[in-house]
Formats: sequence, C-alpha cells, structure tokens
Amino acid sequence: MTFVFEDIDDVEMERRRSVVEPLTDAVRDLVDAVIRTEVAEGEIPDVTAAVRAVTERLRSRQSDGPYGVRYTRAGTGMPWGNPAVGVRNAVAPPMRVQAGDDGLRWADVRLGAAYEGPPGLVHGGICALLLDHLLGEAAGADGTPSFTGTISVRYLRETRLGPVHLEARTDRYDGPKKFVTGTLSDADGPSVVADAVFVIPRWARATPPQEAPQ
Ligand SMILES: CCCCCCCCCC(=O)SCCNC(=O)CCNC(=O)[C@H](O)C(C)(C)COP(=O)(O)OP(=O)(O)OC[C@H]1O[C@@H](n2cnc3c(N)ncnc32)[C@H](O)[C@@H]1OP(=O)(O)O
Repeated sequence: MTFVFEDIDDVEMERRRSVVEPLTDAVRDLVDAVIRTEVAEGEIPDVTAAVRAVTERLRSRQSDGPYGVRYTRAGTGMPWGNPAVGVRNAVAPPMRVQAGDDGLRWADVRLGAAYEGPPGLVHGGICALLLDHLLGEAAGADGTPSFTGTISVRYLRETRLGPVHLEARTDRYDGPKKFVTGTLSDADGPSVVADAVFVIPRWARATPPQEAPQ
C-alpha cells in the first residue's frame, strides 16, 4: 500500500481540481443521460462511437493503475479516484465531507437515477458505501489512520432518491479500536443507521489516541 506525495502546494491542487472537476461532472451527467434517454434507437450507435472516441482520447496518456491516495506538501489528501468522494470518479455522487464540532463529519448529497435500487429508492449498497466512507472520515478526525474492521448497517425504512444528509462521529476508543456511529437521512428523516469498529493498523499503532477527536 503506497501513499503518494505530490510535490505541489494546495493552491496548485485547487487549480488541478478546477480543471478536472468539470470533466467528471460531465461524465456524471452522461451516466444519468444514458439511464434516462429516450432518443430513437437508431441514434445509439452514433452516440456510442462518439463516447468511445472521447475515451480513446483520454486513454492516449494515462497511468498504469488506480489513482491512489495522493497528498500535497501540506498533507492535504487527494483521494480523487475514491468511489464516494473522488474528484475524478464519476461513480462518486460525489459526497463532499464537512467537519463540525467534536469530530463530527457530515455531508449533503443528491442521489439521482444512477443510485436507484428499488423503484424510486436508493440502493442499499450505496447507503452502505456512503456511510462506510463518512464513518471512516469521522474515525480519521483524530489524525490517525484506521480501516473498517466491522460495519453494521440497519435499514430503518426505505430511502427516497433525492437529497440525503449524512452524519458520523467517533463515540469511544478501546486501544486501537474506534467505535463510530452514523446516520443517513432523506427528506423524511433518518432512514439508515450504521455502527462500526475502525481499527488502527499495526504499522500506525505507536500511540493510539485515547481521547475524543477535535
Ligand atoms: C481521513 C481519511 C478518511 C478516509 C475514509 C475512508 C473510509 C473507507 C474505509 C474503508 O473502506 S477501509 C477498507 C476496508 N477495510 C479493510 O480493508 C480492512 C482489512 N483488514 C485489516 O486491514 C485488518 O484486519 C485490520 C486493520 C482491520 C485489523 O488487523 P490487525 O492485525 O491490526 O488487528 P489485530 O489482530 O491487531 O487486532 C487489534 C484489535 O482489533 C480487533 N479487530 C481486529 N480485526 C477486527 C475486525 N475486522 N473487526 C472488529 N475488530 C477487529 C481485534 O479483536 C483486536 O481487539 P482487542 O485489542 O480488543 O484485542
């Protein structure tokens, strides 16, 4: 597992983000359009060829593997291939994680047609993905790395497509284990709750935190 440090400052990171984000947003829009289009079937082969041409252009120069989790000189993370928050990943809604008091992490996300499971409702795996990620962000609020060891997701009721709100925080520590809880709510209130144990890996375990994150 390699964390890559890019020799750039955060201003340069923001510049790069501003270049690539419109492309990712355009691809998200394309995904939605493919799901919902009702153009004549005869138009589809032409559109397919146009999309393939764009893909080929992007592939003319690309990295060998995944993007990785890169860091700027200031230590700002660039998890741009991440399926929950990735700036370069059109699969990500994306979720934009915000920091609140006492280690709270929260996000407002709009989930459209690409995230449908039961008709008009959010796919349960998408709820689990977003919660896992946000709980991971809450676990990381103390500055130590940790991985999901176990996560339990309880679907209280269906979640409607549209705007959803997520919150998570670390409730307590036990040695290298962080016990983290979170909720996902749609316009009618909480619909999914999650609790998880995040574990600080051995290589990062010199001084596990014993206090609530700030
Ligand atoms: C700010 C950055 C934000 C980023 C957010 C990203 C969120 C995304 C979260 C993820 O997707 S992480 C990827 C999915 N998870 C994994 O791939 C984890 C794979 N598993 C592992 O790497 C290791 O199994 C793990 C680090 C979880 C534990 O291995 P260790 O060798 O460190 O565990 P160890 O045997 O030393 O046990 C330490 C404690 O943890 C407990 N433990 C171990 N594995 C556990 C587990 N799976 N679930 C719950 N508890 C576990 C274990 O019982 C013990 O408890 P006690 O101290 O009370 O004895």
